[in-house]
Amino acid sequence: MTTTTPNFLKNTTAPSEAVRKAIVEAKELPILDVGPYLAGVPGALEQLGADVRHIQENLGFFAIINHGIPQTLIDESFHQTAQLFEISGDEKNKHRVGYHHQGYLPPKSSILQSTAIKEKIALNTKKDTNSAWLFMRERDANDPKVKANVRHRGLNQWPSSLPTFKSTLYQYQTSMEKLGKELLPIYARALNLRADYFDSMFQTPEYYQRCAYYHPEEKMEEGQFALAPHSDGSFLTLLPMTPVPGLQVMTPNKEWLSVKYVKDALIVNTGQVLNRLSNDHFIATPHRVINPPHKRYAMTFFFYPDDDASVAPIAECVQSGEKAKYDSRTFYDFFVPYLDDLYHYNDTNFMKEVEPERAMAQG
Ligand SMILES: O=C(O)CCC(=O)C(=O)O
Ligand SMILES: [Fe+2]
Repeated sequence: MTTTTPNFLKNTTAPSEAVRKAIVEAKELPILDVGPYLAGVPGALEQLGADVRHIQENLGFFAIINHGIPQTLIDESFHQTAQLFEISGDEKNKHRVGYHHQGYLPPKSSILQSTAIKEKIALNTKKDTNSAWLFMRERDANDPKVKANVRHRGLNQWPSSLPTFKSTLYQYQTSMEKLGKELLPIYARALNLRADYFDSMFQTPEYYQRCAYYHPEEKMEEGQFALAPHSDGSFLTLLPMTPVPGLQVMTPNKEWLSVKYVKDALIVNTGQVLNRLSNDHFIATPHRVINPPHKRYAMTFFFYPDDDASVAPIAECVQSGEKAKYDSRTFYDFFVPYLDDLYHYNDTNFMKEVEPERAMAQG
């Protein structure tokens, strides 16, 4: 006789007072100490689950401390990221993004627009001023998806003139992937699912890492952003704090909360994958980056499930009286249209408008 463990397992712990207060005041991100949980302290998982549930149903953004990623690695990754944007224009342009969203995206070369945000805020029509270098999960030439030229599953373009960038950032990415996996039980318990619920969906999880440089512009157009309002596509996003301000998060009252620096903390938020899985109960919060006062860098780590994992609403998350609000599809079939809806550098008509010379050269 086989017995199966039920997926549903109610978390009866109440959210902590500090989290409730941070959500009511909506002036600063709630801060969660994940150290005791990572050290296996009894009860810590249930408490974090309750706190994350309350945060995800309201603000959708928080900060974690004692997350186990050495600050020296984060500092060195920031240092390398700053170098990345100093390499020659010729080299950067050789690595431009195209069929794969892997490589260099110059400043003011795309408009961040998305259906999800159009419904919540407005359609952005201005070019973002940031430049970025985009990486997906690291693969080698023998990887079947690389061989088959599967979109966004190609080889990363590492800058050859900066060899230390690859070694540092690869370590950064694998450390973030490990932390992402460690945080999964918290989301499971936040959704009243058994702690190991997500394990089978994250066997070879995908990730997307965005190294960005926000140049302080002297003149911004009306309605232009360093990074326009968007919601992430991720299951969860990890973002090391920078003391340079710029990030703003939409509160439940539709005001913009300017994120305050917390030393050695990581910002955590969730995106559309968890929004779908939770049947809209966990929000994918709109956020944006405004023109910074001086040079600003970001190393956003978007953490996703396996390409073939289902991102249909989880049956236990569809509450009584509700219908599943999203269709059943694999993560990969969600991800490619998500990126095409957000970035527009592959849209020829769009390119004609923003970069007529380049569009003409491409024919
Ligand atoms: O630069 C930041 O602080 C946020 C970046 C961001 O929202 C993103 O990369 O999706
Ligand atoms: Fe984001």
